[in-house]
Amino acid sequence: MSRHRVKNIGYDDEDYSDDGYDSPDPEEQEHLQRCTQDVLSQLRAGQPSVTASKEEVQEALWHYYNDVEKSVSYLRGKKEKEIKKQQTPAVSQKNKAQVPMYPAPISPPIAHFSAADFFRDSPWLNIPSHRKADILVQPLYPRMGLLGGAPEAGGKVSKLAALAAARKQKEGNKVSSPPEASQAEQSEKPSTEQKVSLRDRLAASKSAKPAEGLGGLRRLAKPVPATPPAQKPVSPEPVKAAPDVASEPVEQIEEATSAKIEPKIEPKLPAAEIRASPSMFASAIVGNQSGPTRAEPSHIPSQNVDLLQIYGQDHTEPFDFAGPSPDDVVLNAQNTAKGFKSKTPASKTGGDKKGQADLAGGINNLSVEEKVAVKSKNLDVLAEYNKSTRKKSANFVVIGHVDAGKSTLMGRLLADQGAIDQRTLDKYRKEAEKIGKGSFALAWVLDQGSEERARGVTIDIATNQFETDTTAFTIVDAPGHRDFVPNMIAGASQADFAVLVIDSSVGKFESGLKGQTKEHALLVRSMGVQKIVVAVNKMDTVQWDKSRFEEIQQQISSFLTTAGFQEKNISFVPCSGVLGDNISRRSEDPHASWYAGQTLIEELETSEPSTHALDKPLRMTIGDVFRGGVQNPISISGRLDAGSLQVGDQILTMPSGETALIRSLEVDGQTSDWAVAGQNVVLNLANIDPAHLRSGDVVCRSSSPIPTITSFTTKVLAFEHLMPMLVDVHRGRLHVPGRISKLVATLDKASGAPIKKRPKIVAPGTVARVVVEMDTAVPLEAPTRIVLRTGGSTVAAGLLE
Ligand SMILES: Nc1nc2c(ncn2[C@@H]2O[C@H](COP(=O)(O)OP(=O)(O)OP(=O)(O)O)[C@@H](O)[C@H]2O)c(=O)[nH]1
Repeated sequence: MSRHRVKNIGYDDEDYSDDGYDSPDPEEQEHLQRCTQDVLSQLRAGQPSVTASKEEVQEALWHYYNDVEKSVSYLRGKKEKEIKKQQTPAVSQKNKAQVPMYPAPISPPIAHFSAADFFRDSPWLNIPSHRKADILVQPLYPRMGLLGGAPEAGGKVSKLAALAAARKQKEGNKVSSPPEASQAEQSEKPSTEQKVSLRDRLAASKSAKPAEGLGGLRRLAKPVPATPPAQKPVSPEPVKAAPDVASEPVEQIEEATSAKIEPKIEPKLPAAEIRASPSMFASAIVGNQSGPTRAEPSHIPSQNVDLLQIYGQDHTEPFDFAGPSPDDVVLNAQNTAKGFKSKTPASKTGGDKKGQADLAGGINNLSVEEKVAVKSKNLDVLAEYNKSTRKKSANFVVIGHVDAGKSTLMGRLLADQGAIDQRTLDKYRKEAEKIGKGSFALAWVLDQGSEERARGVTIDIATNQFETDTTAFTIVDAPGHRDFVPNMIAGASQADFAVLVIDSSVGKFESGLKGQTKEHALLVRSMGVQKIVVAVNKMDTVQWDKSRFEEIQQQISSFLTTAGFQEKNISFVPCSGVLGDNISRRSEDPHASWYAGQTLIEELETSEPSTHALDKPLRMTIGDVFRGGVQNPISISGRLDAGSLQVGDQILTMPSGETALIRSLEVDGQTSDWAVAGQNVVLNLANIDPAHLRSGDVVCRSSSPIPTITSFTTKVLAFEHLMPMLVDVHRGRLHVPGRISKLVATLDKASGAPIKKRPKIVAPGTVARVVVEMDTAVPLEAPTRIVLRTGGSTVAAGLLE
């Protein structure tokens, strides 16, 4: 910003009067004379025809603060313009005023490029005129106010604009009859004609760029004197134009201002007239349609350009909604071609209600997707299973208190068994170290979710497979945190046996006993798990202290037997997940030499999977629903609880009651033609909308569907006091809100005989028969194991009767 220019914010008339300026001193006078000579000689030297009067030169010098170069270029430009104007006939003011603002009547600066000519030989442009589209372009109305706010007429003009308008008017009056202006001044000031011309140019540029930038607005917001007073002496701080317009001739700024604030002198045009000319692209694509109301813009030769024709409102034919839509016409034609009788006549229905009903019926009958047909091999699945050499498959759930080391232990197991390669393991280690959780690298093999990794806890159940020589194992890693017990229940419902991980380090074992260790063990037993392997983990933290191991063994064993596990089904392994000791190999630590039992993997291999009801009706609880690729758009995964299935089978999903076709399936990650109870499967489905599939739903067959019920009687073991109360009913992945509506009786634990009928309350540790009602119908049947929870804790678990 020039230090000479001071932005005036008062905008008083005195600011523009001459009175405030001091007379130039002799030194300044002399400097002015020198500059004047310089400018004159430079003007003559450049172009002899371009001459300017001394007054003009001094005027320019005043404006440009005696900058000779700027003054020369300004004057040269100005003179050249004047010469040009003299050569072209002047437009009378009257005619000029009638020139519409939109479209701008600017002669093209360069030869017009005819896009239509360019594309003329393109066949798609040779469209018969009756097929061409009518496109109505919304007119761009001029915005007259500051910030684009004030409308063309009658609108509110901002205070600043009104003030500028008043001042402009005043200045304009001065210009038209200057009492004391010299002839030179007169010639210097732009005529009204020039003003109109410039205003038109401004309007034209505005039409081309309707949304003016902030710069433009700022410029308009700053008042400037109407004309620079001629012969004005050079002043050190003239209160003049705003700094950002310093290099522009003042007259242009003035006219920009006047164009903005004097909207009334713009001719009023009908809406249809105020339209932008079509873009070249539009011209080329849409083609020309000579409209009756509008001539083609003069700068585009009509004979060789297809022009977008803009019609007025009155020429736009409204779409007749009473008649069939273009889509209807096409659909009808297609149906007729296929031999179907059209329900919607191609002729106008005239809003006929019957026609509409027919159309609705037609839409209902429309099938978006074609039905997929998959041929079944009609295999005898049980015979196939019996003769197959497939390894036995076993699921085990990993349970234990939070941070007992479950994920680390399983990560180690997977790494040792080659289910995860060293490279991936190294990657996890690096990533874990980066966020300062290096010790969790092995746990990350199972904890894949970003939140799980960030929090260092397991949230959802994770399944991983690995194989030994005899068995294909699926690990179900259940979360240890109490907030995620429902997920743990879901995990336990898929398990043949359980691995209970105990943190043997001092204090941790004790706190674990009070925490989820007992609850988890009780839950898995309630879910029907009979065999349990106890991994006494983190033995490295207690230097493989044998007495510590025996202490833990004794306490856990007595608890598990009271929870319903038989002693022969309980085994203990002292181990270290982090070091891999006694997991897949024996510990080489001399302190651990006292242990001569089996490693964890050996214990797992000797655990026989529970027997499954292969010959019972098909039942599979959906674990996950996921969208696959183009080949298999919808898939579900889960464990087959009972029965068998094969590719091409029709299945029924409950409670939706929708059927689906098995187009292909995978067993333990491998493509197969069939699957039996006890196997983990992925079914790729067809002919069903994924909206009908949810985790917790049950897959069965239409011939033997699972009933959907809203209430049931169950024999439960109470973990907390039971009374008529609200509960959540959990069965695997499924959990629904419900309530204990009736306490039928308390039962003898051994015989199951009723002890007390209609008790008011059931104490913890008591077996009781209760009636549960649910808010929604759920697919459940006896003998299903269910868990009742309330307020985030498990209150009972039992068997549906
Ligand atoms: N010293 C030692 N630390 C271990 C051992 N096993 C696991 N840890 C550490 O214990 C912490 C918790 O391990 P995780 O495997 O995440 O525990 P978790 O039981 O899976 O935890 P949740 O999934 O949240 O229930 C980590 O820092 C492990 O490095 C072990 O054998 N020895």
